[in-house]
Amino acid sequence: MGLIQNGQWVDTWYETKQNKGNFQRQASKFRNWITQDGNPGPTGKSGFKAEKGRYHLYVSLACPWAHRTLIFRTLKQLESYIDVTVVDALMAENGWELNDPLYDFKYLYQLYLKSDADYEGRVTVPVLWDKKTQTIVSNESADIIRMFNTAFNQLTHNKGDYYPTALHGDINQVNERIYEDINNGVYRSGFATTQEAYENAYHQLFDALDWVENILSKQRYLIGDTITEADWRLFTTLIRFDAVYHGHFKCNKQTLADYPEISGYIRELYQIKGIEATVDMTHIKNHYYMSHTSINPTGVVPIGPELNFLLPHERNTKTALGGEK
Ligand SMILES: N[C@@H](CCC(=O)N[C@@H](CS)C(=O)NCC(=O)O)C(=O)O
Repeated sequence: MGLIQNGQWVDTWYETKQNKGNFQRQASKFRNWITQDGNPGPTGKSGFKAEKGRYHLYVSLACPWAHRTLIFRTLKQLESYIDVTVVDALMAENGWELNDPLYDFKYLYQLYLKSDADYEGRVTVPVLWDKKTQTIVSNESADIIRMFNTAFNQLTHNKGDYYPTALHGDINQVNERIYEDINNGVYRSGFATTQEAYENAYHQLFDALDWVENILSKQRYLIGDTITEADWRLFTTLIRFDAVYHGHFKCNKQTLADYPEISGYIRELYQIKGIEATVDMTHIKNHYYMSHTSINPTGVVPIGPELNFLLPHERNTKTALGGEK
């Protein structure tokens, strides 16, 4: 694991000393948008028009951020429009490794340098690549799922909307706490290098999970009775929680199996058409337990827990008004 400095790959773990043991996630640097007509999106340059076969998505099946983009590719029926390369489970001294179908690269950092020879920083998945201009469109999952939500609608005729205009305010508000305390919260717990940083992240995380459990006891989804991007952004952390974050990242106050509402909710989302195929638990566990050698030096991967997301979810009895149907 490392980063690019002065055009070179440097193998180094996350720097936490300057921040009192707190893990800080680097902001994504490629922030262009694919749009229906190629006009610029909310950030970045113009020229990325939605076209069949033009874009390529690089993901890790382990990564919760990349997982969001795979889910949206499925929900929005983009499989035949955007092809995917899955990087290897193990992220070692050269960072993400892959069999690259476009340039025959062995390492993902080579793709970053091809896009921008002056790029400095961490090399993360997901990456949305434009084959036409041979550049990275975006390496920010939050943006990529919003592009997928609408940019290709005219081509696919899939009108599913996970970020409806009327709900922007509510969705953004919920996203903010979930990102900080849960999505990134598990990493802040697991990558903390001081007791204090760990404990802060741990308490923030479980307070937020209690808050989610309470919301889900009153309504079916995070924003009432409509599934939105907020649910999918949360789902990719929840599905990894008991298998990885509980043990490996020391998020062990309780398991999610101890939260009845959250448990049913995970199962419901998992059982939505196409989603199960985006979850590879072996790949997920192998990646985390084998790649983070500073927190699991032996690389031994635990066998359990036994999880069955196909059990009945019983969420269809929940209504937005908090009553039972
Ligand atoms: N903001 C990015 C974060 C992506 C991210 O941090 N991905 C992790 C994998 S879960 C990664 O590639 N990490 C490699 C590294 O930090 O060196 C997004 O949401 O797209």
